[in-house]
Parts: sequence; structure tokens; C-alpha cells
Amino acid sequence: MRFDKYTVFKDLNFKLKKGSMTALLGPNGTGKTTLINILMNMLTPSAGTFKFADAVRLGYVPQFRNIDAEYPLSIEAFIGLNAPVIKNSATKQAIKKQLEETNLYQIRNTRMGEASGGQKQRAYLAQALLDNPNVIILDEATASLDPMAKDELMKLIKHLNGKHKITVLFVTHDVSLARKYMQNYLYLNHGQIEQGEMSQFKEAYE
Ligand SMILES: Nc1ncnc2c1ncn2[C@@H]1O[C@H](COP(=O)(O)OP(=O)(O)OP(=O)(O)O)[C@@H](O)[C@H]1O
Repeated sequence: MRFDKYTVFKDLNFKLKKGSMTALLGPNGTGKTTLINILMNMLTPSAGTFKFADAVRLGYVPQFRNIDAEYPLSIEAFIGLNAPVIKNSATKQAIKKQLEETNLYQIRNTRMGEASGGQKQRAYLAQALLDNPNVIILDEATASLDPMAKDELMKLIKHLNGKHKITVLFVTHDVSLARKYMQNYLYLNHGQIEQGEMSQFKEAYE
């Protein structure tokens, strides 16, 4: 990938296995978000190709951005933004299912502006899950959460992987969190990528 004369990375070669949980690690500015944008077809690579298996349905949870305290929509309505405005009973049922899946059902009427960071992030996740993805990409989903909210989100992601076999690609700077919850890593640095098992991830990278 090149921006004008600046090459962010080149000759990246990697595979993501169906059902795997992979942390995308690397120092600031090495191109993690750029790579995600390419995988999400939001950016066209300057050269090279990639391919997902035909059956792949991608879901995306964006980098956490705080929502204004005055934001008027409830958690339920926020999740429903990823559905037609006129909601038939199947859509309503699908929203209910994702509210339950992400432990938000009890607080579905809470305004997003009032929700905690962890609750907001789970609402973003529920919004993505509404498309019934079997691969989910999370960009720094835990970055601004407190330790308990981080663990809660990671346990939920692990559950989605274990129960629903959703393949996970998780961008993070948090190596210890990745060690605890992810099986594999992709390490992006100096324009190159390395792939391996999280348990083998070298301390020197940290
Ligand atoms: N649209 C763009 N035009 C020019 N340069 C860009 C553009 N997008 C990203 N870059 C550059 O590409 C490099 C990689 O940026 P990117 O945001 O992908 O890194 P990152 O690894 O996600 O960083 P961080 O860990 O800080 O989020 C940076 O040097 C950035 O300035």
C-alpha cells in the first residue's frame, strides 16, 4: 500500500483460518488500520490481491469513539440503525437476539449517551452482528475501556467465536489482553508482517 511516495507496507502474505482468533499487533502508524480498510474494501491497495472464501460475511466494529452525552437514541434504537427504518417482526426479533447476545437487553432503553464505555462498545458489536457475519474485524475495540469492561468485551468475543464459530481479527496495542484471549497474531512492523501463535509472541516486540 502506497500513499503518494510513501509505502506503508509491501509483500504482505498471510492467511486467516476459519474459526481462528487473531490479534493484529504492531507499533503506532505501521498500517494496521490501513490493512483493515483494505480488507473491508474501503481502500484499494496500490498492488496485490487478497481473497476471502465465498461464504465469508464480514462484520466490522469501528475504533471506539465516545458518543456525546446528549445523544438521544436508546441502545436498542442505536443497534437498529443497521436495519431498515420500518422494522418488520423478523428485524425486531433479530435486534432482540443481539441485545441478549451482548448482555444489553436489560438496559435496551438506556440512552447511548448515558451508557458506559463498555456498554457502548457492546452496542457497536451488536450493530455489526445484526448482519449475521461469520468473520468480524474489531479495530481497537477495547482501547479506552477500563480493565473490567475490557474483559467483559473479550469474553463476549470469545463466546461468539466458541458458540457461533465467528472468525475474529482483533486490532490492539494490548499484548497482555491478546495473550489472554487470542490464539494467533499478525505483527505489522517496518512494512512487513509476521504471523504466529500468540503464545510464541516475542517479548521483544512489546
Ligand atoms: N489517506 C492517507 N493518506 C496518506 N497517508 C496515510 C493515509 N492513511 C494512512 N496514512 C499513513 O499510513 C501510515 C499507517 O497509518 P495507519 O493508521 O494504518 O496506522 P496504524 O498502525 O493503524 O496506527 P495506530 O496504531 O496509531 O492506529 C501512517 O504513517 C499514516 O500517516
